[in-house]
Parts: sequence; C-alpha cells; structure tokens
Amino acid sequence: MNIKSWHTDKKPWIIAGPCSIETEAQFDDTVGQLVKNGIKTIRGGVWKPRTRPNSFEGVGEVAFPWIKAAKKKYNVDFAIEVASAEHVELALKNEIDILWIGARTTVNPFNVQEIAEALRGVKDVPILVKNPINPDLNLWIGALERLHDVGIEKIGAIHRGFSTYQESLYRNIPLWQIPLDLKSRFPELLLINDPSHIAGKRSLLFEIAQKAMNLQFDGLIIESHRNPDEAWSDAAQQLTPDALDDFIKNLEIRNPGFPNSSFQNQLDQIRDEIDETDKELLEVIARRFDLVKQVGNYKKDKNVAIFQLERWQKILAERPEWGKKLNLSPDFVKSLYQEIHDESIRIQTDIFNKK
Ligand SMILES: C=C(O[C@@H]1C=C(C(=O)O)C=C[C@H]1O)C(=O)O
Repeated sequence: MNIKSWHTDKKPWIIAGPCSIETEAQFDDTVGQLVKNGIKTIRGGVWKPRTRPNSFEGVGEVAFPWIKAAKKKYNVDFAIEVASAEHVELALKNEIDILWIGARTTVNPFNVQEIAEALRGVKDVPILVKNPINPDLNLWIGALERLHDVGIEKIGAIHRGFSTYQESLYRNIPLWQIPLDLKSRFPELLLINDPSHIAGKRSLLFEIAQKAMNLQFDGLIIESHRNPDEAWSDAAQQLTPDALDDFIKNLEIRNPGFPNSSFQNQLDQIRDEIDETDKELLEVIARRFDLVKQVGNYKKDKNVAIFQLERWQKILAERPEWGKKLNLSPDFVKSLYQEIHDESIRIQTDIFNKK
C-alpha cells in the first residue's frame, strides 16, 4: 500500500465538535463558538454505536439539514462517522466533507469492505480510520488497505486507544507503540490522536494530547459541547469551545526536524555513544545466555527440570532492587527479566530437544 500525504494545512489539524448532534440549537451554538475560536473542521455524531441498548443512539438523518445550514453559515468542513454503505450514501448525498470509520467498525472486515465499495470512485472525500477496539495493528492496516484498494487517496488513521477489561486510568488504554508502528510502516499516513476517547474524562485530556504532539501526530480530534455536563453522550470527556481554545493554546507543538547543525552534531555524538553502549549491552546479554546454555546442558545430563521456581523468584525479587540503586524503574527491570527468563526457557528447551 502506497499512501501519500495529502493534508497540507498547518499542523496540528484540529477536528472538534460535539460527541453527538442533539438539537439544531445545541449544534449551531457549539459550531458558532468553535468557529469563533478558529476551528475549521467540525465533528459531530449523527449515528452513535453504543455499548448497551437504550442509550441515546444519535438523532440520525434529521441532523443533515442542521449540518448543511451550519456549513453554509460558518463556512466549515464537516466530519461524521459512518458504519455502513447506507451511512456512506446518505453522507455523500448530504455533502459531508470528511468521513471516519469507528473502532467498532474497523474490527469487522465485512463492514469495512462494504463501506469501501460504497466509496469506490469517490476521490475528494477523505476517510479516517479509527484503530480497532482490540490492539491488532494488522486489522487496522487491513481496513486502510481495503479503502486504498478501491482507489481512495485521502486516507488517514485515528488513534483512539484500545478496550481493556482491566481497571485502567484511561477509558481506552493508549498503547502508543501501536500507532507509532503504523507510522513507521506508512510514514506519509496522516495520523490523528483522539484524546477524548482515550481519556474518558476531562482531567486526562491535556496530557494525552500533549503526548501526541511530542510524538509528532498530525492532528487531534476532540469532543466539544456548548454545555458538556448536559451532553446526551460522553458528558465527562467533552470541553466547552472556550476551554478547548485554552487547551489548544497551551499545547506545545514540537519541531519535526532539527533547528541547526550544531544541534544535529550534539545529537549525533550522543547517538554514537548510545550505539556503543548498545553493542556492550548485547555482548553482556549474549554472555548471560552462554551461561544459561551451560546450566541447560547440566540439567539435561541429570534430567533436571528446566524451570526452577525458587531461583526465578529470587531473581525477580533481587533484580528490581539492584536496578533501583541505578535509578532504573523497578517495573521496567521486572519486565526486562520476564523477557530474559522467557528466552532462557526457550534456549534450554532447544537444548533438551536436541538428540
Ligand atoms: C538458568 C536457569 O534456568 C531457568 C532460567 C533462569 C534465568 O534465566 O536466570 C532462572 C531459572 C530457571 O527457570 C537456572 O536454573 O538457573
């Protein structure tokens, strides 16, 4: 898949608007305030996929005349979520400028293919694909490919975090490595962060958005409502248009490149040192595994079990403490040794399996 960059406006691209379009007045008022603060692309939910039945599922098609009126009055682009071919047809008929596919749709290749077919031959309507709810990079790429394969050129990705059953600080855990892996596979792919759905609450929004800026995301899609506490969906995570304006003004936008050659030289020097350190690190790790092999051969001779609980518990208790004295985070040291131990078991299993 050869994805080209297409969005050339100033970064970050901010897409803001209410989670759901509720009434004509709520929508017009919210858009008016956002536009006054310089927002040029508005989002708004027409159909809302909800986890449980009997929640507010969007006003549906009655929103289109309100959107049309707001677009004309405020001269803005408008983005909505589509989840079926029928949604796409209605969106195109009603001159919606930008579409996105939600996380619950991205997981289903049948749905994505249906949406892609409905968009075949449409050249000028960008489509953004939210990550699937489960942390599966290939599923995300697959959805982008299905859209690319029908000839859509303006494609982007939205990182909205991943569902988890465990208690978490976030509504959806960010797993930043996944969007970064996507970006390394497709460097020109437009990548937008959705702090609202990762955070699930206002207090976390800023640090998530700032992190996205630190990681060179191209834009943010943020929920904003004229009166968040009264919102019919996602009340806890929306910002008023004025709060959003402050929020954006406080974001530090990072430079993608380096300011000058002396900065580059300094960085190169440190990176050379990192390269040398990594060589030493790998030599030390290889030495450890040579010792693990010796232990494996002894065990095989005497038919002793590979996994040794007591020894492993001692390592797991001691190493994070050793690390602490070197200012290493105990959690990091613990997960490092879990990886190392897995590899030790694999190496010794190989030894046992050899005839
Ligand atoms: C190397 C050994 O085998 C296994 C691997 C260990 C390790 O990598 O340190 C520790 C305990 C064992 O589960 C050993 O028994 O010492």
